[in-house]
Amino acid sequence: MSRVYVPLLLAQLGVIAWAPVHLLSWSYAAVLAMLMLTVAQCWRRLRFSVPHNRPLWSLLLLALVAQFGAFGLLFTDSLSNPLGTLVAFDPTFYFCLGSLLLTIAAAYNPVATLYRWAGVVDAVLACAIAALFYFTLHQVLNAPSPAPPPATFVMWMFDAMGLFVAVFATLRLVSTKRSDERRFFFVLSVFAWLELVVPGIHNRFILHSESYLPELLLGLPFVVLGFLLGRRRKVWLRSYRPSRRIRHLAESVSPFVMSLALCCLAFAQLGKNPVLATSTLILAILSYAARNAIVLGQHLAFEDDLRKLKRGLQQAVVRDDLTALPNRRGFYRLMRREWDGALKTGRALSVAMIDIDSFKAFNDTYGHLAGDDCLVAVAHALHREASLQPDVMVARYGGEEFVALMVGYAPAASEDILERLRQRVEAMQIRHARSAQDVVTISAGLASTATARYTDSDKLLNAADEALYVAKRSGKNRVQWVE
Ligand SMILES: Nc1nc2c(ncn2[C@@H]2O[C@H](COP(=O)(O)OP(=O)(O)OP(=O)(O)O)[C@@H](O)[C@H]2O)c(=O)[nH]1
Repeated sequence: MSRVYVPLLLAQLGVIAWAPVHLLSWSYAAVLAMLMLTVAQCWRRLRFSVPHNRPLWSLLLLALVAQFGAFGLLFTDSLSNPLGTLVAFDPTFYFCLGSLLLTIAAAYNPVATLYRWAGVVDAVLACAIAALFYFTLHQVLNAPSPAPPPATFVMWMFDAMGLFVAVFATLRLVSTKRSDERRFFFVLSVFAWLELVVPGIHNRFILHSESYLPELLLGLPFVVLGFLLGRRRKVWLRSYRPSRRIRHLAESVSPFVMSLALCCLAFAQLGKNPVLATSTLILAILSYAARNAIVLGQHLAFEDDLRKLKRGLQQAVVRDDLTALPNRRGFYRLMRREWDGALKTGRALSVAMIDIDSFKAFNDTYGHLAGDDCLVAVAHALHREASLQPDVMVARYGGEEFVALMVGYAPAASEDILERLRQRVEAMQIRHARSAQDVVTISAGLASTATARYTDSDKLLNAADEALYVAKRSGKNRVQWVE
């Protein structure tokens, strides 16, 4: 389809060279034909785009339709004024509408549900900018003795509006993370910059020369846009990843750009309509403040959620899922702290490695699920008994192994605690047909800094583990001191 643009451009060039009576009408007709092709390309792109991007492509399509309306009016105007009116008023409405739609497209965030209300503020700002822009044009074009001459003033105003849309679209292009969205903003930015530069050059030539050659430029943005719409997505567009700094900078500058544009329009009104100028300035300031308040509120709520999530994760990292006891990581964290504390205070530290006796046989006999229930029951019994004593904690060391940490207990007292833990498990009378006692029992190996000198906490743990091994070899269901 893109190839059809070439004969259209050549036809327009032919018309300009041939210079018929209705040169402008023929030229506008060529632009309208190019625009129609671009609208068709945009419609095709809209149909094939991912659903969440459809509003973006629809806005671009509507902006093109608005431009079609503007050129349609220029075409009709040129039929009655073959030499063209320098500033035709009616099309400006459609040009303003087109700019409004492009601004909303540049401000629209398809998947940011987080800042939905900020999007509403942006849409209000875009409408206010377009309305004031149109009003200012209306004022200038209808003034009895315009100064500066309206053509120059209108030209500068269109340049400013074009610059605003182009900067805004480019900011979105460099800061968008999603590649499908980036494709849209690439197309929009190129189109917006062309819409700024090409009509700007065209208008200046028209003002200062008699030649109709610049008319050839009018269709150029639509040709390039149609060409881009028909192209596949470029690899560099897909692979580009904006850095976090660029994203944050662009996101914080975007609302500022909108409010600044409104402030500029307010200043243009200052001498003519002070009430409108003041209320516009207030709107610009309030909308900027409201937008920031919305985003800040969302950030604070987000931060709260993150803090809760972090706390939950920290808990999950040190807690065993099955038994809800601290896991090995949680135990090591506590052990390190208590070891350092014991070194400073000289308090005794006792560690017991606890293991359920013949647990493999239990699993084999009653099944893995019953094994899990047994583990939970033993864990709860150990925890309940341990929590009756101050500074005693129990953790699941792994598999069917538990560990008890006792701070500030003399060897006899810690052995006493361990004996009570053992008795408590035995007293539950969980049936275990392949155990010597017919019920589930535990064995424990005990080591204490009060009975030997250990250079680090691992050595103390190893000693308790060795003692457990001895307890197992000596018949199980017992508490054994390290030899
Ligand atoms: N159901 C269940 N079983 C587990 C879990 N973790 C480890 N086990 C089982 O625990 C058993 C441990 O077996 P062993 O290390 O041979 O020890 P044991 O049978 O208790 O023998 P002794 O220690 O000498 O009394 C293995 O069969 C593991 O599959 C668990 O989370 N759930």
